[in-house]
Amino acid sequence: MAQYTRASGFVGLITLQNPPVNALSAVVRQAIVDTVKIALSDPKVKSVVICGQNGNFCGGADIKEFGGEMTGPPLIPMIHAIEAANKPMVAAIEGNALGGGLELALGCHYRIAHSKARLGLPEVTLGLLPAAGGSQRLPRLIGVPDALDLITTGRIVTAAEALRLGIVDQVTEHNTVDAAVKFALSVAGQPLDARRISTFPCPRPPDSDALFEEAMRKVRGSARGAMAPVACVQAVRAAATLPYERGMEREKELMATLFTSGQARALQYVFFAQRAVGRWSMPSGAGWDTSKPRPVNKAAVIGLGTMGRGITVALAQTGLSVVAIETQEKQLMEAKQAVTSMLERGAKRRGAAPALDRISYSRNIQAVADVDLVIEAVFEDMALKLEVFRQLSAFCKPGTLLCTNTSALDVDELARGTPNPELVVGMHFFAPAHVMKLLEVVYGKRSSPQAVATAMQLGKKMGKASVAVGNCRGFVGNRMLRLYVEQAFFLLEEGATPELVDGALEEFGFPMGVFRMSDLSGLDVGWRTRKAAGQAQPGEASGQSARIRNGSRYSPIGDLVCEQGRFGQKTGRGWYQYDKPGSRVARSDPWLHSFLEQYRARHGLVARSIDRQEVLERCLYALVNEGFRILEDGIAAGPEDIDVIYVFGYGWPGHRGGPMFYASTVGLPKVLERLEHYHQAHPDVPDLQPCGLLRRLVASGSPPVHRWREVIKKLHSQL
Ligand SMILES: CCCCCCCC/C=C\C/C=C/C(=O)SCCNC(=O)CCNC(=O)[C@H](O)C(C)(C)COP(=O)(O)OP(=O)(O)OC[C@H]1O[C@@H](n2cnc3c(N)ncnc32)[C@H](O)[C@@H]1OP(=O)(O)O
Repeated sequence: MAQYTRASGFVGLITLQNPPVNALSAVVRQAIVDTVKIALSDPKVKSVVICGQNGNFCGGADIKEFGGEMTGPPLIPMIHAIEAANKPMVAAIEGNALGGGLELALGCHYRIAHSKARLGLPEVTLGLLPAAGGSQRLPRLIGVPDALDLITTGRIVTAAEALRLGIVDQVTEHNTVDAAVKFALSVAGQPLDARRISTFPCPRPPDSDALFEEAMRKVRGSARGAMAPVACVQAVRAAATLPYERGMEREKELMATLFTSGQARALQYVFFAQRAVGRWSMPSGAGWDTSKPRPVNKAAVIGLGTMGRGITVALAQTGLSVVAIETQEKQLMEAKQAVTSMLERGAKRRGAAPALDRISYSRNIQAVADVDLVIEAVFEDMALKLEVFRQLSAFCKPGTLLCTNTSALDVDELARGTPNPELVVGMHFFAPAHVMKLLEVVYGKRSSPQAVATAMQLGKKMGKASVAVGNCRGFVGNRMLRLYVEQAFFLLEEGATPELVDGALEEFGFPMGVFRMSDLSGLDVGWRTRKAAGQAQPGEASGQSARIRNGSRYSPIGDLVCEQGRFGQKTGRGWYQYDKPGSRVARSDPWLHSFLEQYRARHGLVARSIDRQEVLERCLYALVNEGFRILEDGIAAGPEDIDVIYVFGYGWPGHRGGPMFYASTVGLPKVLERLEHYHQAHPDVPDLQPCGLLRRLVASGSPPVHRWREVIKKLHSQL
């Protein structure tokens, strides 16, 4: 709702009240319409201030309403009535003015913001556009180039930037409502014609056609099939080329297409999934609501390779004191230089001072003595990690949390090597750790809920999408990825090329297909893991046994490519060829194609024609099937956990909502039928056998994704 009061005798004060973010629900919209009418009809009121309760102006339209029937007064006429008012309307912006919240403020005649306020039109991140006039008013107010930037990216700006861009009229360090009331009194009775943004001509840059072409080229390149960024450019172009009313019609038309698209539903699901993963739980029932995190003021990072350096930067940027430890002098010096330049670059981007003085460097592990939390990021070798954990247990003060950044090793085995296994958790960062948004917090059998709560809270402070998951080989992300990569290898054996497989996956929306990605991250990483697991064997064995491990189909193709010294971009050769080592432009490689032909001939494999549909089904459904197994095993608590991991850590396109959401949109019966089909065709690939949970969900009528937890709970209670 919205509360109406009078301030300083002559100012009508409308306070939006819908905690926590004052979203514009039907009830709030009705209350705004009603209170504006009261204020405008009260002869004593000379001007009006609109503000939000609890230091938060407005987080925009109520996203929860988008899935259902829209009731209550629509936003557009509500904002038009505010703009048309014959008394000055002033928005007092504290906290967030986002989406419909900023559009409401743009309908006002003046905007006063607190210095800590954040403003933006992030609708594009929800698969929408600012369709309450935002796409038409913002370019008229601040010009086309800046409006295009904000609307197509959803970038949120500070009050200082908003002032510079001309979005707000004044910024205050003091009480914003008081400042707005004072301001409202000062402009009472002044003419308002020049304050109604919808009447402004849209400033049109001389080269506007080229500008829009370039903007379109840019969004199409990065949108990877997402419709909203493209529609945003079209809407701003309408603002620049059409009269306001016709621009509004275009905005409405574009919004109608987006609103009913599956993409908007998927992105809004991701928005809520990101929040749902914060309400984590462990199989014991302990969780976010029952576990209090320990304070962490000082942390240590052990091992300053690529991961350790990124983690050090991420921790320091969060405001923690960090001790960065590396035993080798040369590596320590190199790491110090690299960390310093990463911090300087980051600070320059944010316009802040680099957090260099928060970091101390040491070669001595005893420097961990006074830290609250350690993140170990040494080489992926169990014996080495066990030794590090033994030393940490000896030198850390009691209660220090011991975290490992392993991406593959057993967290329980590490915990068993310490006297306090309850203090051990995995914190699996993704490279580069100061950039990538995902963090898997891995709890072992003995990890205490408090340890998990502490790691989760630290992840949140670092701005990571942090997901609590159980301990198993590969945790959630890499466990699922193995099957996706494996199918891609099998497809090569059966007749596909890296270009075909990557093309299909990139058309689906991944930034890179499996082979281009593998070239970027280095083929040797997977090879090392397969060698350690005894799968990759040196030299090529002949006959069928070369392609069987433990009774299941295995493709040694990746191992053979590695044996040629082809490790991807860094060696200038991998699944593709590059101009030189380190170069990034992948070119088709005739060597690889003839290698595949010879390989097939040696193994008696006859290449068949494979289409993009099969590539997608084999790779994606194998991955999804493993996702169901992970839910069945209780390694992830719900589909949202898996989807957040894939969207934020593995390049799964957000407009497809994550693998589990995607499966629900394809239809679980279809996913089941296709898995059965492929399993029948490839009986030597047991991973393609549909998982019991998938069968059970289909048998129970394929409930929507938000109801899967009920089925999973029932399943677990029966075990
Ligand atoms: C056929 C055509 C039909 C056309 C119909 C057209 C109608 C629409 C017309 C105009 C377009 C306008 C569109 C919009 O405004 S879309 C919304 C744009 N706003 C946003 O994207 C902001 C989303 N929110 C945030 O980014 C953050 O929540 C925050 C920065 C505001 C606050 O962050 P933080 O303090 O970290 O809190 P949380 O994120 O954890 O959120 C707390 C709580 O609040 C819920 N919530 C937040 N924003 C909204 C919202 N806009 N609507 C509903 N609920 C919201 C959030 O989900 C959390 O709750 P929880 O999930 O239960 O934990």
